[in-house]
Amino acid sequence: MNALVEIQNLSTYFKSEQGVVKAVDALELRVHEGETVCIVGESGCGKSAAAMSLMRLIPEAVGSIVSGEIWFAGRDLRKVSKEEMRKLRGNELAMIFQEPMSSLNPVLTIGEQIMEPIMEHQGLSKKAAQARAIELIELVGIPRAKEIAKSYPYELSGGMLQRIMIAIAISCNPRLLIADEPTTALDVTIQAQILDLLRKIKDEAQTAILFITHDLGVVAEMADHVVVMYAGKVVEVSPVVELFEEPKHPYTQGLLRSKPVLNQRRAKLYSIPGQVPNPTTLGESCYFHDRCDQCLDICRVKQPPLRDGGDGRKVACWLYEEESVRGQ
Ligand SMILES: Nc1ncnc2c1ncn2[C@@H]1O[C@H](COP(=O)(O)OP(=O)(O)OP(=O)(O)O)[C@@H](O)[C@H]1O
Repeated sequence: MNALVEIQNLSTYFKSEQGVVKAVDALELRVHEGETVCIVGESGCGKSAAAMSLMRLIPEAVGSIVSGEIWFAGRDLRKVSKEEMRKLRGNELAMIFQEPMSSLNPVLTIGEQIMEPIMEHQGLSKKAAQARAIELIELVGIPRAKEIAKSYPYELSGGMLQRIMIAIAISCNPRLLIADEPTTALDVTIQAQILDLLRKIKDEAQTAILFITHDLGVVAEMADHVVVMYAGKVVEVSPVVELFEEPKHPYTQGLLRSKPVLNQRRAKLYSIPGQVPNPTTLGESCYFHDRCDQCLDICRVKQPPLRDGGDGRKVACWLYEEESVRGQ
């Protein structure tokens, strides 16, 4: 089965005063039609940079994609023109962000903001777009849709604004919806409602979702497949159940141990020792070696390849390489 999204060897670097930041380093990622893939990892590991690269939204002034291919529905997005990319972003690709307030225009009504992309990308008349906007507000579960369409962003709560962002994102029936920490700024009950809404959209419209989060609880609820990132690199790829049942990479194991478990009392919640490495001074070693409790000699000098286990799982860790390969 061909994937809707197929990213190969993608690297995105930022310029900073300290030097070059390898925000995304040889990323591999696949999303099939109608499936939810979660990218998970600590803050700064490159999740957003990966998503922004896929959308071709890395601002030229601060960084760029330096290598790799980004295939979406049979097209290499690195090769399409800016104009074509803009069209794709309104039609087939859509993105929702953590802070809905900063993505909405404070001086336009909610209705106008939903209508704008519909008129531009689908060529609907103003009247038809108005009717569709009201339909979309109802679809994302907001009552009194007509009234809401006339209100301004500051009049709505954070949860309602995120629903509006979702309405805008799905207005053109995208094939891929990228959600970058869409519930982080919301309280837990609203978070659960937004996750329900996204699941409903996925089930009813068969929209593929690339979901970015640092929250393993959200991963467990949303993902079909999980991509674990560490310091710009993919360290593990797995179907969700297998990942939780038997995490392979020591980093994934650490992330899972850091999560509170119901019915299990622990004196102190585990946290992975040490810190994410400085992204401007990454060497040849495994980037996780100095935080890893299973570190081998080779980990200090050579990076492990991301190896396909043939069972739907991939892991980049010397522990899973043959002794003859790791030379020990
Ligand atoms: N505009 C920028 N200029 C320089 N460095 C940047 C820029 N944006 C991101 N970075 C760096 O790129 C790396 C990856 O950042 P990114 O935002 O993709 O991580 P993330 O995993 O999404 O984190 P978070 O969960 O905090 O959003 C980090 O080291 C970050 O400091």
